[in-house]
Parts: sequence; structure tokens; C-alpha cells
Amino acid sequence: MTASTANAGATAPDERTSGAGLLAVEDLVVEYPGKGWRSRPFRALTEINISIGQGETLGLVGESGSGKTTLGRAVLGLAPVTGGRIIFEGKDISHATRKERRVLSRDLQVVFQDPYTSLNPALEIGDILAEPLGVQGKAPAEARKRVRELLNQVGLPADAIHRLPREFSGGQRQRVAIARALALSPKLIVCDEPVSALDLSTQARVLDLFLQIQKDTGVSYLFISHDLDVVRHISHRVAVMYHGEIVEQGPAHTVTTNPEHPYTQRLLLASPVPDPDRQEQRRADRHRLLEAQRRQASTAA
Ligand SMILES: Nc1ncnc2c1ncn2[C@@H]1O[C@H](COP(=O)(O)OP(=O)(O)OP(=O)(O)O)[C@@H](O)[C@H]1O
Repeated sequence: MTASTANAGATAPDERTSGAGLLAVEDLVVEYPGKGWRSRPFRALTEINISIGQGETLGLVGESGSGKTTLGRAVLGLAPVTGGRIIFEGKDISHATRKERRVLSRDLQVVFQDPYTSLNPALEIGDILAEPLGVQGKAPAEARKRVRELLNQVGLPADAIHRLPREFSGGQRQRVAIARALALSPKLIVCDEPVSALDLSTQARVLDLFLQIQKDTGVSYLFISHDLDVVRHISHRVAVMYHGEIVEQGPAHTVTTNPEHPYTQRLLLASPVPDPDRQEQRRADRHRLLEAQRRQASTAA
């Protein structure tokens, strides 16, 4: 993985700036009802505006509690929308009924962070992958064929069909979760920290798989991560969240190497650089950023 190339596997990121088309989130507000120690409703998202085009990845970064997961859940219909709209393929889905959500689930899928808890441990991989196909009414023979295709697509052996999740490593389990999300050929996948639980070399391979799948299928991703390097690698554009608001968004390379907002600058300076391959690039980024801050300070003085 090279830190300097944002989503090198798909369309050049800087050619994309609008992201209009598939998903548009307009002035979205999410308030959780008050409960327990929080007796008043809690506003987790305030006037969020993002959009994602077909075949595009929008990376969503921000510290813990900034509202990234809530935004992903709102898109999936799992968080209470109290204001604004979520438009998917031109249709307002912010208050979709359960029946409408079932239909939408063909096009809108999710991959969660933890490959150890997101798969039913009692089911064989073949059954895990066939489940969404059965729910959508695919005949068993057709479902079996699709399961074999999916295993091949995510780089798992055909005999994985009869094995249980516990027989696989974290990276392999995440491949199963990706295959399950792909089963119905969705248009958008919400990826909620899908590589955070994996070691670095496995992270790189799984990120490459996401890129390859996007190239092959044209799927779009809302890619949530707290890791700026991961987001830079996978995304065309990046949105930065802070206390339930988007404070900055733009082309991935610009936002992750030359951010404008002080919060993004702090994120960049604070994020660790565990991968030796990325250290040189990050040192250069930090140096440039610190220089720019020094220049700003001396101009202000
Ligand atoms: N079901 C809920 N009920 C009430 N408050 C919630 C609920 N889910 C999340 N929150 C609150 O909303 C805020 C945003 O949480 P969210 O999980 O979206 O942040 P995040 O950026 O994804 O954090 P992390 O990276 O730790 O997952 C937090 O203050 C959290 O406590």
C-alpha cells in the first residue's frame, strides 16, 4: 500500500469532487431518545451533507464518538432520522417502511468491524452466504452457484462452503463478511471500520480486495475508519467528522495530506504510523503541515 495514492485501484480521485448520483444525505439530523443517565434526547448528528456517486468511495474519518457509525446506521435505516433527508437513487428513504427496507437491502449492504462476532458461529460458510439469497427468493440451485462465485470473488477456497467461521482467521472471516454483503450485488456498501480488527498486512490485503471488487462490480462504499492512512488509500473523497458534524470534505489526497480544518490537522499530526512503508510519506506530510502552521503563526504575529 502506498500512502501517496488515494484509491489507486479505481478512478483517479481528483477527477471526482461532487459525488452526486447514488446517495445524497441532506441536512441530516439524528437524535437518540433520552434514556438512563442521558435523560434528554441526544443529538448525535447535526446537519450532515454528503453524497456518493456510483463506483465511488467516500471515506469517513473522525475520533471515537464523533458520529461515524451513527451516519452509517442512518443510511441503513438503523438510526432515528429527526431532520433532513437521505436520498438513494433519487428516492427519499429516510423513513422507509420495513417492507421498503427489505427491498432496499438488495442495494444497500454493510460490513462490520468485528469479523469474530459478525458471523453466526453455528452456520457453515455456505449457509451464511446463502441466507440473504434465500431471503430474496433465490432457488437453492441458483443460490449454491452464487455462493461458489462469491467465494471465488473474495479469494476463499471452494471447500470453505462446508466449514465453520471458527476454522478461519480474522482476515478470512472478513472475506466471508464481504462475500455476504456482495451476495445480492448491492450498489452501496457501508463499511464500518472493516479492517480495524486486522493486523497490518491482512489490512492491506483486505483493502486491496475492496478495491478489486469495486473495479469489477462498480459498487460504491461509505468507508468508515479512524485511520487516515486507510481512508486515504481506499477513498476518492474524504469527509471528516467532529462532534456530530462534517467539518471538512474533499478529494482524499488533499484532505489527508493538506487539510484545512484545524481538527483534521490535529488528526493528521496525532495519528500513529505503524507501517514502515508509510513512514516516509507521513514524515513529509507532517513536516509540510508543521511548516504551514509555523508560517500562519508568524503571519498572524
Ligand atoms: N443507540 C444510541 N443511543 C444513544 N446514544 C447513542 C447511541 N448510539 C450512539 N450514541 C451516541 O452517539 C454519539 C456518536 O456515536 P457513534 O457510535 O456514531 O460514534 P463513532 O464516531 O462511530 O465512534 P466509534 O469510532 O467509537 O465507533 C456518541 O456520543 C454515542 O454515545
